[in-house]
Amino acid sequence: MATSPTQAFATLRTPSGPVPEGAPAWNPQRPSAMPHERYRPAHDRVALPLTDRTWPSRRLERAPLWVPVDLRDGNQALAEPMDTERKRRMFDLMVTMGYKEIEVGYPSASQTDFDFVRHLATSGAVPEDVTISVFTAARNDLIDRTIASIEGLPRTVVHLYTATAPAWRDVVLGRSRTELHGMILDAAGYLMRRAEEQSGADIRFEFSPEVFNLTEPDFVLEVCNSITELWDASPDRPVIHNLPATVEIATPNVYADQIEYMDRHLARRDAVILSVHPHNDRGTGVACAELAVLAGAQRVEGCLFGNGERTGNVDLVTLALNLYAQGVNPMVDFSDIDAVREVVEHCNRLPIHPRHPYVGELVHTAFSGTHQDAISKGMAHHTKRAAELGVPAKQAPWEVPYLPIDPGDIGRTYEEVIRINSQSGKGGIAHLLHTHHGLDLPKRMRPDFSGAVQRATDASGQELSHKDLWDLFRTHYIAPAQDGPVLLNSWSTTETGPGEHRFSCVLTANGQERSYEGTGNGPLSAFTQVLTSAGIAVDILNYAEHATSVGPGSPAVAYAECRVDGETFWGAGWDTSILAASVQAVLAAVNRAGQAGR
Ligand SMILES: CC(=O)SCCNC(=O)CCNC(=O)[C@H](O)C(C)(C)COP(=O)(O)OP(=O)(O)OC[C@H]1O[C@@H](n2cnc3c(N)ncnc32)[C@H](O)[C@@H]1OP(=O)(O)O
Ligand SMILES: CC(C)C(=O)C(=O)O
Repeated sequence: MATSPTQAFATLRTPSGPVPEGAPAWNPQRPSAMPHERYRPAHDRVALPLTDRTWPSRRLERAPLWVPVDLRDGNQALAEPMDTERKRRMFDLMVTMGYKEIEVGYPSASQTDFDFVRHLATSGAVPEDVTISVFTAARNDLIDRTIASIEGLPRTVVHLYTATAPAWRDVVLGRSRTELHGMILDAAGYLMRRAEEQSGADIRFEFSPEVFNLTEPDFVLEVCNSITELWDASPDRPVIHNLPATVEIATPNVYADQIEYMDRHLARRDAVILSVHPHNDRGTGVACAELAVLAGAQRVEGCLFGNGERTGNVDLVTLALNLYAQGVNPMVDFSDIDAVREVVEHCNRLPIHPRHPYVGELVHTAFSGTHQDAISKGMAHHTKRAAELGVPAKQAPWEVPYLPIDPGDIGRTYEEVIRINSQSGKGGIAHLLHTHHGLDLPKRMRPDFSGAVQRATDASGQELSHKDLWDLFRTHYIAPAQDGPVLLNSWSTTETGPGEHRFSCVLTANGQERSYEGTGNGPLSAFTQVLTSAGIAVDILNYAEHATSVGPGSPAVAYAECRVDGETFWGAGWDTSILAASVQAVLAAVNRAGQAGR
């Protein structure tokens, strides 16, 4: 009996060990399970027009013209296309962010799309420095409807498209190269005439040879150049040729070669705005757009956070912030990226992945110990560097390990940068206690507390918030001073001479309450003498203290590492008096020893 791919996969996933008797053996050579030989390499499908490419040695030094197409290409990929309310919200967002050209719909496709363009024409929603673009297929009835939709709008781009690749010509449109070229020129001419009838309106034109990336370069060039001529493009009235990777089929270098070829060969080059429109089928839409800009593209169409057909259009947010992270002004405002995300999620009714570049809720967060340690040190270094330079931290050059940009620049908080679970280490834990609770744990104490955190997170499998960490710290190191075999019922210290202190107290040890006195060169050494008298041998190995915030009355914290009856324990104390905090810290260490021995 033949094995289905599902069965074969199930076999593959069999846990290590002998294959159960009777189970089919997994055979990686078996052609039917994953018939890769059905697919052809991109190099067999597209003619690569260039061997002396120059794009690899260029650099991205300024932002291209961004054109969001969420309201058209993004919208046509939604299960529930946007209504006017949602379209308007997204349009307003784009205007606020600084986009200057926005594709707003396919007005001949639906009444909703038509109505939205009419809404823009009559509501005064389009600022003077913003141009809207509308999309149409190359059919006269659809062009008529498109022209009707933009009546009264002072500036528009009408975007005409037709697929030009062989499979589309043969299978979808049923036209030869010559026939298709004729059909495109007819539509382009018709569009031009209809536009000329709209007196007073500034209508410019865009042409997209859909599936450019699978079309023969000479054919695209022939079609685009004839349109440039027909529309009589000039430097002050340029035509837009938009060259889509409608379905991404090759590595980004192939697309870049195709774009550089067009950049070099397009006629009236200074009268053409070379635009690209990558999709993301291979997951490399961003790389395609970036390399295409290196190769000569001046304009990029895409969607916010990469919505769009199938795996989406190229993500304009990632593109812009990638430039930003290289020190280039992206020309759009992402200073409150979560507000942008909220609107986009509302309008598209689609969630954004937690790992989405820049915006995902987890992308500025480190759970793992070594990353946290590096971030924590990097942030401290950054603050110090800013102080040395005499500039606010927000202006100091950014070089914090694992954080490509300062999350604060896009409105994200530092709170999310370090989060604690079982993968975390002492650096991150210390960072959170410091940031949120003012504790500066001594270096030698950090592994001890990290062990306690590890046990807690391993046991629960859960994340610990900074508040949980503080609670754990308190229970672990501070509370034992009040809850242990040794209790200090009352105490006082006196300085009896230079470098001489007396510690007097009533102490309960081994269930017996008694008064004690001890002396030493400091209050703590006098206290250890008391403890020795009570039968507890204590050495203070390490001690540290600090205020937890600035100003009078702010609590102090003390940390003490003590050897108690030969074993080492840490304790901590928390009090407005530094002396009280230090006594509690030693007592807590003693009681932790007592608890451990119970
Ligand atoms: C890559 C892209 O994003 S392209 C844009 C895709 N977007 C959309 O399709 C959303 C809006 N579309 C629509 O509302 C409809 O498809 C309409 C109104 C445009 C056309 O609707 P219909 O007339 O019902 O045609 P239908 O949707 O079946 O489209 C197929 C027809 O369009 C033709 N066609 C496809 N592309 C084009 C084009 N660029 N120019 C002219 N005709 C085209 C096909 O050849 C086919 O014609 P046929 O019926 O003679 O074989
Ligand atoms: C026609 C163009 C602009 C397009 O949407 C695509 O190719 O994806």
